[in-house]
Amino acid sequence: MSALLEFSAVSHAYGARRVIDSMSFSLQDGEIGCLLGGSGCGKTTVLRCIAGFETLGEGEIRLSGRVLADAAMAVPAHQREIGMVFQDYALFPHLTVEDNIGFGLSALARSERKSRVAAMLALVGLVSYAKNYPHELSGGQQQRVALARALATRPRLLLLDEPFSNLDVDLRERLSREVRDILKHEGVSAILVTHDQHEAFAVADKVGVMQGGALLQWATPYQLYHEPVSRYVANFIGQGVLVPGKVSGPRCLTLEVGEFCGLLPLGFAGGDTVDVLLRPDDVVHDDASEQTAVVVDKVFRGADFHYTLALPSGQHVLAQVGSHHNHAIGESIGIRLELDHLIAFKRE
Ligand SMILES: Nc1ncnc2c1ncn2[C@@H]1O[C@H](COP(=O)(O)OP(=O)(O)OP(=O)(O)O)[C@@H](O)[C@H]1O
Repeated sequence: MSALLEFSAVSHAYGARRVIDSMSFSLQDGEIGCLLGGSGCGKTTVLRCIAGFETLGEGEIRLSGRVLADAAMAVPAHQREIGMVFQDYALFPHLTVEDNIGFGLSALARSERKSRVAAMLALVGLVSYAKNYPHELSGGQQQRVALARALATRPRLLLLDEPFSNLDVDLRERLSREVRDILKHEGVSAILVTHDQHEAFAVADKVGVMQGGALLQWATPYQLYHEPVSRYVANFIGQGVLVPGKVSGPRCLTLEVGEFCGLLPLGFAGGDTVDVLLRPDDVVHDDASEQTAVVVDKVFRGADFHYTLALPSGQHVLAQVGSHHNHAIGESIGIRLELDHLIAFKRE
């Protein structure tokens, strides 16, 4: 695989206010990337820089090796072969579904345009809605039309800015998987912007966590969850608690609940005091275990319970436990830690 998009040391400011700070990442051909972060962290600005709606203060953006923009030049947006799908779908209300999809295809011969529109309608499952107008469609259907319109022009890269945020949770999850399947089927690379972690994990091959204009980590969802590089990413991604521990050997940590050895990030010395990340799936309920904890809170989620447990010291940990293990608040239950990766951060 070769890099399709190279976003290298890019900075951008609105007036005197720097909102993207020397940010770098690359996207391989066929990959779906996602920028994840809280409101105002600069996600949309990154997309606007790639699309050609902003000029760069510093850095360089390349697509398939060709420079799209740097501090001195910028290829105009319409010559970048990049498609965009917005949060509000931005469909033309006075055009039918098929005319919306065919809108960017005026350079094609009539018959070619017709067959491309038909192929896109089939791809997004809206063949029977070809003659309908946008207001006659549901939100999910409108978003599918927007996707079909963007894909119709065969972009080299598709940018999706919070495309599902106007939809209810169920539809959002279903459509995000559907969009992933469609993009993979068409072999189109894409970058999605969202503040919804579930959506990012469901759609993307690589996810970038942003904070205050900086990219903190660009990695697979699995790596972000299991190998976060900073406390911020550890807290931001998934659920978990940081509990105090001590480095007791080159690969070992001692916690209140025992000693754990395994892969430990480099840079620790014996005796260092650390905070260790415990995810709910690291804490296993085990009746046979001598280590116990008291249930202080519980949330029933159908397939499982999400327990908050107090260790003897009072330290809280979270545990994900199968739904048939229904324990009362105040009850003491056996637990065991199953730590695959040791994630620790030095105490400041
Ligand atoms: N045209 C503009 N002029 C001045 N400041 C802007 C402009 N557009 C965005 N900003 C500011 O730049 C920062 C980054 O905005 P951006 O829209 O990229 O964030 P975001 O992560 O996409 O946020 P959200 O999730 O809320 O859409 C914000 O503080 C915002 O107020």
